[in-house]
Amino acid sequence: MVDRPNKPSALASTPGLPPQPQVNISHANSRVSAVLPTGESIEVLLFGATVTSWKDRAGNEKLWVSDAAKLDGSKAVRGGIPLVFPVFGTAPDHAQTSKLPQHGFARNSKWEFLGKSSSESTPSTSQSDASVKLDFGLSSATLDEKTKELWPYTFSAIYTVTLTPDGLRTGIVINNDGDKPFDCQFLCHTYLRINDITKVEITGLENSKYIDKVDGAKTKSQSGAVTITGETDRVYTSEPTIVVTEGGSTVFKIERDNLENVVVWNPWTEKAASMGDFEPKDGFKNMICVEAGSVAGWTTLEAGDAYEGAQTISY
Ligand SMILES: O=P(O)(O)OC[C@H]1O[C@@H](O)[C@H](O)[C@@H](O)[C@@H]1O
Repeated sequence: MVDRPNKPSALASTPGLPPQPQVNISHANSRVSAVLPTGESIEVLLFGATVTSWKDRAGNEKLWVSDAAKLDGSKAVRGGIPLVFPVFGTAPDHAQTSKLPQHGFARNSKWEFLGKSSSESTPSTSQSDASVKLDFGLSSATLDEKTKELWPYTFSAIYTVTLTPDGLRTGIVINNDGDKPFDCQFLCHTYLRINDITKVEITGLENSKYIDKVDGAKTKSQSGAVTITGETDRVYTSEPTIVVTEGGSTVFKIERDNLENVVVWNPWTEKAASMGDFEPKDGFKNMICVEAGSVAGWTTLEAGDAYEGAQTISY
């Protein structure tokens, strides 16, 4: 699809009635942005279909993006919501995905903007009902040749980003369009912006088992809320709702559909220092990755099968 600026339609009118504020959507420079009449906004880069900004109605950014993040397609974005597919991390022992780079190719591929649907405010509803849904597509047909060689399966995926005045929903449908089965993992690698990591608690993971990636991938049991006091990299299997609090107040609520795992990641000092695209170096104090996904095992999609999963983040 060729990028072209959409003419924004901020006001729509019905004869005899005052104009109603409408959702304002623009598609230019390889990104799509949308602003609701109530003021909430999002920005999605076609590279990786990465959500790079989500602001509340007061203009406060809800996602963390590194000051050194590459936004030119040369590297996966360090921040926002990169997508992990078809492998989480690397899987040297998994023949189908062993050749793929860390976290697969979805976050490094150019997605196509498939279009928008918005539920506009009308004279009979209020402007606070207006929302927008943006669809992005990726398929084996549009992958670069190198990636096709590394992962020779036939698939199509539609990623839907929905902004409402209450929150942000990101959901995927992955279809096996080929004639042989494939295994996959999927995850929304969400970088949440917070003010002070030392005041953050994550609840909803109490009594969950987790794999501790910074302690030899040992399986452990969580007791109480999760707090972050050093490098943290854990894969939980838990109930569908997670709450992030800061200083005792809820700052995010994450609900998951068909995404049984939650990865909690914070690089802390040394790991942040080792990442060239992580700036400022003490930025780990202002972010926490709470990543909804299906990554502890493999989802096998038989020919003709589809997988569907989504998260909804509110605050
Ligand atoms: O540096 P990357 O490839 O974006 O990955 C960042 C982190 O992503 C997390 O999801 C992984 O659990 C971590 O192990 C990893 O370090």
